[in-house]
Amino acid sequence: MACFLNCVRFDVSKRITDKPTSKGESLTVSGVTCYSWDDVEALTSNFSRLIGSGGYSSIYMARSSTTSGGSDKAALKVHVSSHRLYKIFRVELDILLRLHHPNIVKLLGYFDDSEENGALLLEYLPQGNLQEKLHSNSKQVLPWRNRIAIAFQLLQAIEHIHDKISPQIVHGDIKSSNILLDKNLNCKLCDFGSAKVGFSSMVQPSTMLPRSRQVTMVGSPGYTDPHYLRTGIASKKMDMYGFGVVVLELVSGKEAFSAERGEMLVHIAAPLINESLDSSVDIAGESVRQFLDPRLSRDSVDIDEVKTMLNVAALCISSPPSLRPSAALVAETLKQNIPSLSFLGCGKGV
Ligand SMILES: Nc1ncnc2c1ncn2[C@@H]1O[C@H](COP(=O)(O)OP(=O)(O)OP(=O)(O)O)[C@@H](O)[C@H]1O
Repeated sequence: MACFLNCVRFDVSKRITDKPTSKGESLTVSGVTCYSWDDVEALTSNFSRLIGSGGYSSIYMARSSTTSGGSDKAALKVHVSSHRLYKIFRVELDILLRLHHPNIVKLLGYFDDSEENGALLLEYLPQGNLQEKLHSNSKQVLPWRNRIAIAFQLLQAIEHIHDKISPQIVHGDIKSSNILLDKNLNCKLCDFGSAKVGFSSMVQPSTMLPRSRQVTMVGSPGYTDPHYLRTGIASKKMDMYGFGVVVLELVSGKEAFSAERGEMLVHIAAPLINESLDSSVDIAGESVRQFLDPRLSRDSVDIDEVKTMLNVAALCISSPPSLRPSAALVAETLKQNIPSLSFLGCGKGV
């Protein structure tokens, strides 16, 4: 979910005392199980291991089932207990119940008290999120081939929600911390709490509301489409803007927004983006090399592949949104210009 919200951690034990739930029998429909709160406690061994936290939730290590045989790892996302945030939980639950795609995080079960408390049991992604992978000080550098595979798989997930299901879904918060990685570094898009379903996605961003009605959520710094902030129109092209920023992160290894320097990656990349959009010039190899993540060994990177990635990022970030390409078109462009994608098992589609 968009992250200008203050990071909220909450006291699980207090919440349980406040809202006791009766022991219920779990019900499984289409492989997704509805759990009681007692089950949730058992699945997480009483919330013993926190593995992540976001703007409105905490994520705990869990088991995939309460039965003794179900010992696969899972992740339990517990939403902050609040009537307002319960709606965000319902949006995410309703959407995940409909989504089945190899590059979208899989819902295994949920808890829902129908008032203000909810939790999602998700497949566990052991390599964490892309933001940590790219920007932590770890000596393990994400190889170039995995970066292009992740970009391509993210496109597959976006194309699925935009064009392959009905009603369509706009994710609304594409960013590197919402991209989880499995043990083979495959991409799994998560966090559908900001998503909009169908064509009813014309919403007013909070900055445009009268002060009395403002909430603190106005988008994730560095990723939010300026057109959305200006007009309040959320569309598929807003997701393509977020995708473009993620590609710039993959190429440069820089954060979308540096709080330290107060600097946005789209601004650092602006000269390259303009060069790329100028159809009369090919981006200069030297500027590309300067922008490229210095931790990547130059021998492992094909500079033409980097140019292709920068070209698609430029098209996705350029305004107006009507000129931005669809996820399907960008995927096709990557397939045509980066033949190694097929060796990574990425070119076949799903
Ligand atoms: N299924 C999972 N497996 C492993 N880690 C996970 C999983 N789901 C979430 N996480 C971790 O928890 C973090 C927060 O998750 P998520 O983005 O869903 O929460 P959120 O409250 O919606 O966050 P925000 O609104 O700030 O984006 C992720 O970036 C990731 O590090």
